[in-house]
Amino acid sequence: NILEDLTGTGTGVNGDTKTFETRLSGSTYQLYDNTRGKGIVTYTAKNRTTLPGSLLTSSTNVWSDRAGVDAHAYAERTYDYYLQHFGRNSLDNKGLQIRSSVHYYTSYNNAFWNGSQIVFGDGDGTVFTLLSGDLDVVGHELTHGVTENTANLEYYGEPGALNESFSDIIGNSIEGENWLVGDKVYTPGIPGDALRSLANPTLYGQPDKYSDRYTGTSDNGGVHTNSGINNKAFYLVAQGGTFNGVTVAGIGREDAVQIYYNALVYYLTTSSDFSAARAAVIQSATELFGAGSAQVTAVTRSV
Ligand SMILES: CCC(=O)Oc1c(C)cccc1C(=O)O
Ligand SMILES: [Ca+2]
Ligand SMILES: [Zn+2]
Repeated sequence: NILEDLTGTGTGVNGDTKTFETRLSGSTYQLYDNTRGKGIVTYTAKNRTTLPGSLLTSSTNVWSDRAGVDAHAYAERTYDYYLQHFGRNSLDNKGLQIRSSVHYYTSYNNAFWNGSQIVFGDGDGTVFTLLSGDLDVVGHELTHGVTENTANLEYYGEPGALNESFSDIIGNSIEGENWLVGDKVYTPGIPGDALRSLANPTLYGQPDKYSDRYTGTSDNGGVHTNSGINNKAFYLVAQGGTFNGVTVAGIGREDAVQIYYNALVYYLTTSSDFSAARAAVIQSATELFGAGSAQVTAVTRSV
């Protein structure tokens, strides 16, 4: 059969039209982008739990599976961001094929990285709509794959909260629009809210300082709770502000995310805790921008 790269068109979860790379195999178009790394491939789990499910195909290259359209297009956007901003070629820096499955199970209010691929539920329509409909969610999930190939932060306790936080930080930076996480798919009936806020984690029940950390055992020792602590620190480095009597002159998203990415890839390891993360970002800022720089000052004040 003839395999050629083509441009498909489709409607996303929020009704927006977008284009993306597809592949023609014989007379069938596939959600298979062969132009990035070893490919970006998108499947449907058809509301079952068998993964990856079936490759999404079309006879016309006009696509109506809104969850599949956004999972595919946002995986492309995430791949491009990692390459352009960090020179990283996919999750393993060796072009690893990115696989996504949508329509996982029924009314499933979750999205996850399963160690090999990313997976999106449809949501129940109240808590979440189709979860691939937000670029920062797709970026969050794919960043779990980057973390596994770099620091490999254990998904428990403080390392787990850092694992979660780096996914929020980089996912939010890929979207680069606001300081909210999941806002485009969370509670479709309620405008303006979000799953989490980097600017004010306490809005959604997260601590914003280490002294308020959760020390229980639920949610793997609070990985989705204590991530707010590192998220707030990143926000202060990027945007600046006065917090706990300390005033930080922000350095902007780009320098901030470069520092945090560098820390994730070169300094953090499986058991790194918040103390290690502080040292890692200070070291990264110093390495990237020099001792005494505005960037080092902002980081030193924020963490
Ligand atoms: C921002 C994406 C996100 O947090 O996805 C999850 C959801 C919606 C439920 C449970 C776990 C996760 C996750 O990826 O950590
Ligand atoms: Ca957002
Ligand atoms: Zn996560």
